Amino acid sequence: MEVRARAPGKIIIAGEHAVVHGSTAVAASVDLYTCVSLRFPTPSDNDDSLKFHLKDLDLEFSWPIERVKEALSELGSCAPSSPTSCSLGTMKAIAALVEEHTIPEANIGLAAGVSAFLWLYISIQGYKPGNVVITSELPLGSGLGSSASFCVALAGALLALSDSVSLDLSHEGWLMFGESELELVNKWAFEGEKILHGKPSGIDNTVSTYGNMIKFKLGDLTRINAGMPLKMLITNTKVGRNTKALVASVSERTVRHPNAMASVFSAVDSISNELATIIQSPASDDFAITEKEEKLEELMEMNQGLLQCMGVSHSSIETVLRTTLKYKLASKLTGAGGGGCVLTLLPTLLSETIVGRVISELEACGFQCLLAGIGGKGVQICFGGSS
Ligand SMILES: Nc1ncnc2c1ncn2[C@@H]1O[C@H](COP(=O)(O)OP(=O)(O)O)[C@@H](O)[C@H]1O
Ligand SMILES: C[C@@](O)(CCOP(=O)(O)O)CC(=O)O
Ligand SMILES: [Mg+2]
Repeated sequence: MEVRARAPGKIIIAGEHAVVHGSTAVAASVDLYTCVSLRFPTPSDNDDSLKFHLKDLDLEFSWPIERVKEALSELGSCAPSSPTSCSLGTMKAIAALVEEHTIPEANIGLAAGVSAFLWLYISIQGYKPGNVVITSELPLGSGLGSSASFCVALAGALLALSDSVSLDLSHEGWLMFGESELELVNKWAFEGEKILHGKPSGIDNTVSTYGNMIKFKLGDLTRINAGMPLKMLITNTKVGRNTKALVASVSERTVRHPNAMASVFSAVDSISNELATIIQSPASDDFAITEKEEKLEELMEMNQGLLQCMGVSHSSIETVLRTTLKYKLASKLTGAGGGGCVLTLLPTLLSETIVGRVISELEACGFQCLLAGIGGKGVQICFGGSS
């Protein structure tokens, strides 16, 4: 039996970083996916190993299952229906298993992803030989939530073939989980994100699990139904960065300047709430849409200014801001910042010619532009070979 799971990436429209400190944030799924295929060997395969293949990167990892059992012996009693956090001791044992393989220096950030894989696999499936293949349409470490979509897709595939979840195995094509299963997938993915982000807010795994557009605060989500079209240009500066380090740097600044940072986080909370209200309120004609777009642009600019206060902007991000401003377009970083991706609101009445010019100018700077669909479905699974 083979199962595949796919989970979308995300954009954060307002509130990144501040959301880690309890502020409201607004996020939407993007139609770029991480896909996980999981298969257990049959007795005739005579294969007693756990294999993990990162197909796009052409990297393969394999451990004899007895070796995993010996290294992670205390994980045997885990229950897939009760997500738990990875202890420091287990993290060290997992790191030792990962170090048994050579990861190219250029991809060293992947070690955390391999650790999250081992943690989720053994916690949910125990010491069972298995074959896991990963492909991803998302740029890794760019602010589009590849880490969360990786954890959600993994948790989805692993739970789909566990005793904790009962699904219609004969269903053809992509299938959605029920509410209680989604909650379980989301909780396990959050545990994986902890390994990748250190202190995640949970917004990325939540939007990847449930899809749509959401407002998120302190672990609670509210679905947002957009009352207006929303088109965003995503510009990848291609400047690499690491979410865990950036989240930690904001926390350090908060320790140094607690009162000032509390005001920054409170301002972001107001921005996210106002932005969500504007997006949700219905707009009947072009005039009403334009009026709302202008307010959204102003809020995005204000949010960007506050992200600068948190110390997570970057010269490459500033270049995108300056370039889009020439066309009177508002932009802000999305995700952890420090490079990565920038969002630009594309007003409904903006001509295709201008969009083309903006994209050409950004690409001439060496950036990569994409127009992804936003607000689509969350995690889905598929049994057998059909798509
Ligand atoms: N498809 C994948 N395969 C393996 N690891 C992945 C994959 N996608 C994400 N990761 C892990 O997540 C890390 C990037 O996460 P992060 O720094 O949070 O940025 P983002 O979530 O914005 O892409 C990678 O360095 C890797 O460890
Ligand atoms: C900075 C943060 O708000 C979002 C990080 O997103 P990404 O990993 O850069 O895609 C962290 C979090 O909410 O866990
Ligand atoms: Mg991430």
